[in-house]
Amino acid sequence: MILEIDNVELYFKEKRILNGIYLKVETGKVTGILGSNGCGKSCLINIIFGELKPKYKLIRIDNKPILKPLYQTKLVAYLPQYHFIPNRMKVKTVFKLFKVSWESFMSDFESFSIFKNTNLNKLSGGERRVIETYIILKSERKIVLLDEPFSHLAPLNIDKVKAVISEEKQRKAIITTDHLYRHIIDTSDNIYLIKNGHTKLINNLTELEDYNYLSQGNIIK
Ligand SMILES: Nc1ncnc2c1ncn2[C@@H]1O[C@H](COP(=O)(O)OP(=O)(O)OP(=O)(O)O)[C@@H](O)[C@H]1O
Repeated sequence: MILEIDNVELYFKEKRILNGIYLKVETGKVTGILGSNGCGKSCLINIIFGELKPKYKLIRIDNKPILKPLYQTKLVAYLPQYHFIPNRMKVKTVFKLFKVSWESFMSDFESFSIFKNTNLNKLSGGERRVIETYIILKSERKIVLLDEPFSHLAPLNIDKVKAVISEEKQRKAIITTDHLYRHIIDTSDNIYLIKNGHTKLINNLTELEDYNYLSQGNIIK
């Protein structure tokens, strides 16, 4: 499957946030989006999901325009920045509801076994984020949108989530964004930078410095 999005124009009142966007995403690949605070990364992900309606947008799947919001199809799963599962739900219920195997979770995150009967609001922010990220990554959806999957996680859990991303991308198209840019670089097959409302496909990582996203010297030449 190839998902393309272009012709996006997003305004809030008179403030133009996005214009000149092109993104191509494929099954078997992770597409990373980078950009400074407020450049429009979350908005773009939300536009793809279909919740945020810009002035214009064109989304195509395998060259066919998609006219209804993607969230109304069974194609997409979205990890927003906020906690999206109700507080009072028990962890085991979450897995049942989202049809994700608890056993497979245990093989990757064994230390979470103690939380099976715990309500989500009794977990730490990072523990909860691991569960939410895992649920979204493992869902039976062909397109997965991950808004900041790494930001609240401890290093060991970041490595485990990265392993799940590599496994799941075999059968999914994954779009991800995070300020922990090294993890985005590690996991992504393609990287786009959003700058001044436009996307730029990054061919060489040093461009991240040239476009002033990173300060000079971050990327070893
Ligand atoms: N509902 C809204 N009303 C008005 N302005 C908004 C709204 N949502 C977002 N914005 C503005 O749109 C811009 C892009 O926001 P967005 O959340 O997409 O940025 P981002 O790149 O994800 O930033 P960050 O990395 O800081 O999370 C910001 O300037 C923000 O203030």
